[in-house]
Amino acid sequence: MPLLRSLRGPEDLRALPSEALPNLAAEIRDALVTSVARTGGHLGPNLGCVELTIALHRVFESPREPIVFDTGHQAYVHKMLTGRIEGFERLRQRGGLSGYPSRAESEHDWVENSHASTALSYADGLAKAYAVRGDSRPVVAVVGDGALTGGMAWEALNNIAAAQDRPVVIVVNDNGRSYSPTIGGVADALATLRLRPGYEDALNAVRQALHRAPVVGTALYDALHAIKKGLKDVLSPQGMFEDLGLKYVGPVDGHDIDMMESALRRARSFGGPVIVHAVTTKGFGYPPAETDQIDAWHATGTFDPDSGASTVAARDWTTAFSDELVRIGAERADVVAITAAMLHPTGLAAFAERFPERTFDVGIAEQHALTSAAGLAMGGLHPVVAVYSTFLNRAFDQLLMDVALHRQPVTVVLDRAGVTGTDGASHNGMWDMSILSVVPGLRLAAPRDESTLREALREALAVTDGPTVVRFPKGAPPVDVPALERRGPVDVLRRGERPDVLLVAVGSMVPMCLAVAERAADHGIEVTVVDPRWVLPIAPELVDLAAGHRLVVTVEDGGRAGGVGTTLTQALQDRDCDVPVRAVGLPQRFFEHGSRAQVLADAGLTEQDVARRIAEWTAVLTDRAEDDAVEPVDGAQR
Ligand SMILES: Cc1ncc(C[n+]2csc(CCOP(=O)(O)OP(=O)(O)O)c2C)c(N)n1
Ligand SMILES: CC(=O)[C@@H](O)[C@H](O)COP(=O)(O)O
Ligand SMILES: [Mg+2]
Repeated sequence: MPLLRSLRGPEDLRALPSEALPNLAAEIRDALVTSVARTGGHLGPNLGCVELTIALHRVFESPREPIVFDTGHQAYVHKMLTGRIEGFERLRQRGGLSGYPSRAESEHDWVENSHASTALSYADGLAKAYAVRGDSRPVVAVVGDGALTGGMAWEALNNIAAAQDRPVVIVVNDNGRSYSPTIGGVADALATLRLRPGYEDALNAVRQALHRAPVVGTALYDALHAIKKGLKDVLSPQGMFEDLGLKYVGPVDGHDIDMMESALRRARSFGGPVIVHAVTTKGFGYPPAETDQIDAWHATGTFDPDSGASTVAARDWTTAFSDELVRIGAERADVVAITAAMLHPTGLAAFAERFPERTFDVGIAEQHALTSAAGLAMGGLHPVVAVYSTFLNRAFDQLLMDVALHRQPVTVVLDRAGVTGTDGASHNGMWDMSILSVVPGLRLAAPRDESTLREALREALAVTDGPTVVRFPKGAPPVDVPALERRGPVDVLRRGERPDVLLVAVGSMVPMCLAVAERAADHGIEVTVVDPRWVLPIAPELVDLAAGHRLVVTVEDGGRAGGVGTTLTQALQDRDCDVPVRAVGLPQRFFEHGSRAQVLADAGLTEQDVARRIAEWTAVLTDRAEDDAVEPVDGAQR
């Protein structure tokens, strides 16, 4: 990749002659395939953005003129062109490049949050800031057609369109897909614009005729100008963007660098809010991705670059959920499924194939997913909304006020609950148990294995008077962990010989906690391990068990603040029980990207750490008890 490696930054790119650009694009494409094959990552989206990103950095002067990427998963090319090609060896790995823009990595990077549909709001804010400071520099936002189905994007467009003097260049990267094909009116409107013969092509043809023609008399010039105006009226329809008051440039072939540069320069010249509608293909230039019908290799694990064969294990928590939901769907006609543009990643594809009329893809619109689910429930059905845990944050108010306030039977299935790791801070599913602990009437289950997942899902779907939530992590479930006995919803997994410690293991933490108990026993500390299964609300049986021990330790793959440790402590207080509780969970901070194991280690959620802390706590309590047992020499009251 001699050409790519020669570029120290965008200024070197801008110095390249345009005839060198196709070779550069080819080098970038090769670099994407070879490096992502080794590390995994968002290959499809980035293959679709090669030419678009080259054109962007030739027309706009980053970092002085901000380029904000929506969701940020498609910013690998941007990183390669801003001096970080060497970092791709360790993409998404601890100490290596983030898979998303990173302010710590580069001044060219602005937004780190991987949650979709935010770029236009950032751009609106940046443009307002520059206007207040009397600065006329343009702001660029790159937003996918999928991200445009998110409500925030339209809130921002409404504001951006309000100021015709603020230069915001919105590049719509329209590849017709989120993961699966993008749905709804927005997608249809884009398709209408996309399917029109290329106004830009025709316009360019006229322009080139004007340029090539010898010095022309006014008659010929006027005639050609009339053709150009006519083309605009015919080929550049008054679309949804222009209805909003935004100028529209496009559709443009997003894989033609010259066309993209020309369109971007035109957009820049307007000096106000403008859409550049780039038409691209996800996975472009790498046939295994480009031809993939499921998701064009949106997010891939490691693979063989020559054959495209994946090297990642298949069976995981998501598959276990998917299989059980199909079985339930066959038994209950009232069960329907909702996805927010993630049919396959959240395990709803099999249900959709079996029950297409009972499956709804709402686009990247989690807020709408929850409130429309409340509507479905009011209509007599029982919806299952499957989302990644971190994306539920966006729909908290809808869950609280539209579902729970109305006591509607909606089941939310949270995949990627707990630490995910490689997708960085904004992808860890670490807030759900904390934020949901304040929702009145909500029940939340954290199964420990496939059989308790199946059980929890059926128990959730049997609830008719409020929201239920079932959470599980990314990756493969452990071998089923049998219970010695069940007390109410609580499974006793191991009994200590003495009531020294009650270890409350939440969901995926069960295997680690059982190992901790064995380690503690080797040091003379007796530990009873229980799995509450349903962590909200706290079961009275769990309070009974806690009250019967000298120390209670909770371990959860979720935020410590407001987590199970907190809610159990409050339940004990309500019972006037002062058994000491020590909560082990994720501290209140954002975690640098790395493997799940690395981030769990960062948080002290390892067998060694938990065992050590239990030993420390029991030692302190033992000392205190001994102190209390000793009669004061001077008879003084303590
Ligand atoms: C709020 C939110 N929901 C879901 C996701 C998961 N997600 C990541 S990228 C993506 C699809 C984005 O589609 P688009 O904006 O068209 O970009 P493309 O990948 O096609 O370039 C989704 C749904 C997310 N990042 N944020
Ligand atoms: C960018 C985004 O939000 C998703 O594409 C995410 O990166 C996929 O994560 P998984 O690999 O866990 O499905
Ligand atoms: Mg898209």
